[in-house]
Amino acid sequence: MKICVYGAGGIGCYVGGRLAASGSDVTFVGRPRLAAEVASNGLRLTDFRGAELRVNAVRFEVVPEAAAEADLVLVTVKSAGTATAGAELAKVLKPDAVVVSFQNGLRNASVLRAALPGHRVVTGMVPFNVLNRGDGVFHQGTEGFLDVEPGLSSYAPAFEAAGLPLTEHADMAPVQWAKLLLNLNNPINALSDLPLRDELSQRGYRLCLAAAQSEALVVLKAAGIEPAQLTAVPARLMPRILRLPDWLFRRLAGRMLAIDPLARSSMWEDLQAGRPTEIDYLNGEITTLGASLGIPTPINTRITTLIHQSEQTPTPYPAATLLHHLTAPS
Ligand SMILES: NC(=O)C1=CN([C@@H]2O[C@H](COP(=O)(O)OP(=O)(O)OC[C@H]3O[C@@H](n4cnc5c(N)ncnc54)[C@H](OP(=O)(O)O)[C@@H]3O)[C@@H](O)[C@H]2O)C=CC1
Ligand SMILES: CC(C)(CO)C(=O)C(=O)O
Repeated sequence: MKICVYGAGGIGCYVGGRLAASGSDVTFVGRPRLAAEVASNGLRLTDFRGAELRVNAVRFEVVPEAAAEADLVLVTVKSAGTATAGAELAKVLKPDAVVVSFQNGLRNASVLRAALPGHRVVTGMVPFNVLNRGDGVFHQGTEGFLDVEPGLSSYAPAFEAAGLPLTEHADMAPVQWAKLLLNLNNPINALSDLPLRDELSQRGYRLCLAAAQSEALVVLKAAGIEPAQLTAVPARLMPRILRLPDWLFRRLAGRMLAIDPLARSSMWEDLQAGRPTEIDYLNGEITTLGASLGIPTPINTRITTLIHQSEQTPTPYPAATLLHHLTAPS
């Protein structure tokens, strides 16, 4: 069984690296800069529990043709790159290759299905954080396992052996919406320019997130969407918990702060690298759904605008300033 990671960056190198470390035959397809880094250093995979794995002989390629032999393709490009990745894969994949989208956002699997008619495309979700620390080091900063649609049972033992068991969901939409609600913190974390733990320790940033989530929950309710429960606190109660004063938040929701001190959102990494972010695929979904229902979404719209500004000129926002930007009357 041959596995290809298509779009090998943070998630791809970590998930694919763990599969390779446990004996799976993995080919990585990514960019030349990372290919050179991995050629010099191999992959070193660390996690918040202190575990460390090394993969020395890494097959890291930079052309789509390297996916031609794959039985299973894990797509881990950012959302803006999905259509291109799908078009590239369409030219090279074996007819029976199965494709999994391990991406945030709601529409990536559909984009891949449109590009790859005839292939089984499975929606997946990665709940944990991975930080690219440079020199081939990828660090898992938070806990969680992989969620997928049914259809990968023949590959389940490989993921199990890698310590990344697959949890199946007949309907991934509630899981994806719940993840999107959590991802509303990505831009707030990116704008704070702080590690997740430091950001979420400050009530001012939590108030920003609570405002974005409350607005999103109104839209979801009007649309009849019930998000899955991915955390100890159900999604609908999260804004109330986030608004607690710091001392009470630490006491009642200390588990939310059990985050590796290094962990940051993938959107922070994009801003740092000068790449376009996934903001339109995260907060933008709330704005689009709200507009379709006639529900205004000023908080998520303002966050989207601030991130687009930061894509041009990265600007860190102290908590009080960010809260003011989001909630001041227009
Ligand atoms: N990082 C995290 O902690 C988490 C991320 N996610 C989600 O997982 C997905 C992947 O995120 P992440 O791993 O952080 O992203 P990265 O940007 O780290 O990795 C994606 C890599 O794929 C490369 N790439 C893009 N298009 C192609 C292509 N056509 N061929 C080859 N390589 C390509 C990118 O290069 P280039 O930049 O040049 O385009 C980049 O190096 C996103 O949807 C993200 O939201 C989910 C959970 C946690
Ligand atoms: C894991 C989480 C929620 C936060 O890091 C994420 O999905 C991301 O960074 O994109």
